[in-house]
Parts: sequence; structure tokens; C-alpha cells
Amino acid sequence: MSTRIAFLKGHGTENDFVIVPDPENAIDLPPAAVAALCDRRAGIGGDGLLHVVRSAAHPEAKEMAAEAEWFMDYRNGDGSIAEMCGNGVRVFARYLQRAGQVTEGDIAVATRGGVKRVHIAKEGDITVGMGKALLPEGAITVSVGERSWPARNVNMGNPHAVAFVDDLGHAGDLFAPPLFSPASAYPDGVNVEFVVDRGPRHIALRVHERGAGETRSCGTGACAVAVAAARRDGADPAVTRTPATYTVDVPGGRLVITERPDGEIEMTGPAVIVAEGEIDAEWLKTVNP
Ligand SMILES: N[C@@H](CCC[C@H](N)C(=O)O)C(=O)O
Repeated sequence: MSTRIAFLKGHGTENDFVIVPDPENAIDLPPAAVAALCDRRAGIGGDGLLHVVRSAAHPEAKEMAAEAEWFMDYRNGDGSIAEMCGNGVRVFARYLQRAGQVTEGDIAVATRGGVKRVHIAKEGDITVGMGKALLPEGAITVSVGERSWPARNVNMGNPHAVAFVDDLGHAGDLFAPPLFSPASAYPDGVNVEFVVDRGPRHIALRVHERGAGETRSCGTGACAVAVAAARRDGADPAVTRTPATYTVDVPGGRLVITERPDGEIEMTGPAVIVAEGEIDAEWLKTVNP
């Protein structure tokens, strides 16, 4: 392996990522190396890492290679693996565009949550087909300190608990993960969203992400809260045959989410590459001996 490894840094509504292009899947990135790269003091810093690999070169993506040339091997900032990242997939597409691997228009990206269709507009935002939400039945409770709320279980490929609150400040500092019950609802942990109304079909959230802590945005989380809000508001596009669009304000910006009558969810938002550089492979070896 060369002594320098290329990286880029990007964000989508301030959900920020270290991007490691590795078309042939030649770079060893165990959890400790990912956590070190995402460390905001001793590393580059990021909520997560986007390992950019050709689908054909990755054992988890080979079967998607005919449909999608590139695989988003997404990792959380603590090194754990997640099924899907909505902001990440937009940033991933922006990277491919900047690298000349794709042009504007429609592309497909393989993820652990399946192949996602991405539209890169000529200027500005990127739209992702996020698939359908699953809404498992069962009462969920989310707690922070002395406060508890009923929550909606929404699966966007990854798990979410959505709690409507009176005030986003009631979620406290979110330094520790919110508690949830029953534990059996989320055997692999959960992303927790706290939501308030801002106006008709306009909501705002704070999120505590599994594997990252409180972040400035979560794309799958924004989709989960839009679906939970729609059901609460009596808007089920499958029943009304009318798309439901929600504007979701996150601490780092704004996402627009539309659920169509067939259940497919589209998310539109920005994706920005802010820097590129080189990782010292010798340093990486010290955190990944
Ligand atoms: N920030 C992401 C979600 C990343 C994965 C999540 N932390 C998990 O573990 O499920 C997004 O924009 O969707």
C-alpha cells in the first residue's frame, strides 16, 4: 500500500463525512481505523465515513454490480456498520460527480439497504429514492433523564424511534444515547429523532444517531419523521393517492421529503465537498496495528 491515502471531506446539511475512494477495495478499514479517522481532535473528523468501492470489488455488493457500479460502504463515526445513510448517499454521488465517474442526471448507488436511485441536478440539490418505510407495530417509549415520550418505530433500512415533543430543548444535551423500551424493539440499537411542528407539513428535528451521537442532520431520520408526521396527520399517500411532502428542518439545514402513493420516499437536499487531502498511512497503522 502507498504511504499516502487520498481522502475528501464533505457534508449534507452538516452531517459530515470522511470520504475514502478505494475502487478496488484495497484499503484495510477496520473499526478502529474508521473511528480514528472520524475523531474530531486526533483525526480528520466526521459523523461517518464513506468508503467508495466498486460494487464488483466488495463481497457485500457484488450482487448489485450489474445495477450499480459503485458501493457506498458506509461506517458510523465509532467504526460500526450501518445499513444506510441518506445524507451520505447524496455526498457519495457528489463525490462521484466531482471525480468524473458520473455526470449529472440519474445514477444508481449500491448500499447495504439495496440499490438507491440518485438524481444529480444540473445545479444545486441532489434527490435520492430512499425506498419505502416500514412501520413495525408496538408501543415504544424513549426517555432522556426524567422525561419520557411515546415514539413511533420507523425502519428506513436502518432503525429509528421518532418522538414528538413540545420543545426540542427537552431532549437535553444528548451527550448520552436516549434510553428506549422495550429493548427487544431495537436489538441492534437505534437512531432517535425528537420532533416539533413548525407549520403545516413543516417540522424540525434533533437526532441522536446510533454510532455517532447527536449530529446536525440525519437523512434517513428526516424520512422517518416525515412518515411518522404524515401518519399522525392522517396523511397516508397509499390511501389518499396523493403524495405527501414535508419540509424537515434539521440543525444543519433543510431537507424536503415526499412520500408517493406507491410508498416510495424521495429526499432532496444539498451535498457539498469541502476539502481533499492525503491520510498518512504510517499514522493509520499506529491506530490499526
Ligand atoms: N446520518 C445518516 C444515518 C447514518 C447511519 C445511522 N447512524 C445508523 O447507525 O443507522 C443519514 O443521513 O441517514
